[in-house]
Amino acid sequence: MSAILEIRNLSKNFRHLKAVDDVSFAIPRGSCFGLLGPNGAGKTTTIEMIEGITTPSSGEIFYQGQIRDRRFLEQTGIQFQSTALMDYLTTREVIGLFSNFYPRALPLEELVELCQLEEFLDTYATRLSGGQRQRLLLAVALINDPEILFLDEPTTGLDPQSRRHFWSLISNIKARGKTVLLTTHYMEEAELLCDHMVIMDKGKIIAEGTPQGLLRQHFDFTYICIDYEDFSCDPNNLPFAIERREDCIAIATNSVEQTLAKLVTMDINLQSLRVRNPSLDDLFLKLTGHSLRN
Ligand SMILES: Nc1ncnc2c1ncn2[C@@H]1O[C@H](COP(=O)(O)OP(=O)(O)OP(=O)(O)O)[C@@H](O)[C@H]1O
Repeated sequence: MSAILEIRNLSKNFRHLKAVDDVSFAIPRGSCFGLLGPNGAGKTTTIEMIEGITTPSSGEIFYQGQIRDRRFLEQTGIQFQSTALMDYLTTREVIGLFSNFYPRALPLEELVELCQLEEFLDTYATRLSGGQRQRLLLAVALINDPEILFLDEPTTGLDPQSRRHFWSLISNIKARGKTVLLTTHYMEEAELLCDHMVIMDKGKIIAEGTPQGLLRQHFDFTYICIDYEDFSCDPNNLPFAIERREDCIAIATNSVEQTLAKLVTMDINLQSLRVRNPSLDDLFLKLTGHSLRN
């Protein structure tokens, strides 16, 4: 698949801080590409340099094989944070206002359907819930029917239901063949939506690939997890390699059956036992020694 956007050796220094440090990646056309990382990893700085909001200290950005030009600005959509909304306008009026800025704008009905805005079209922006505001901001980003859509942590702060709703809208936008660049620190979001991703930490890319490919590349075992309070013995004395997690002891095993059989013979309450595959959170912990969300 050809790259719609290519980033080469992008860096950004804020005085002595290297917020983004020699980052390169290519985004395949029509894909959802994820920039994943904890707070302060450099995701926003990277996306803002690509959008043209922040000037890079060094590096190059190519859109459709050429240095970013006017065409790039015309064919991109950016979901701004909620402060960009005018509180004294209704949803319908906000879309009308922003539509005036473009020579060609998607019809209101299409945006309403795509972002599911029907029920609050005549509601003032101040009265919208967090999830509704995000859907309106998404509609604003889609007004010029962009080829590539930039979403910077679009579901941060939303409740789980609104977050899932927003994911379904992104899936619909992907289904229209659009390219999406998404930053997030939610691994479920990245696993569900992203075809390709880079994981960033401290300004650098530490892993790159498809979510499933990355997991296959780094893990060949399953986790058996048991809550701390269920151990009457010292977990260090278990005949397995263990990982101490925030809420449980995780045992990495290549044979769930054999490990379970062994655990049954030991003085351990198995009431809380869970068996699960490694996740992107586990990958992040493995690569950096710290958790994605701390
Ligand atoms: N304008 C600025 N001046 C100085 N330092 C900045 C500026 N913008 C960002 N930084 C610093 O650069 C680093 C990367 O920040 P950035 O916002 O890109 O990270 P992020 O991965 O998007 O994190 P978050 O999820 O918290 O938004 C952080 O240490 C941040 O404090």
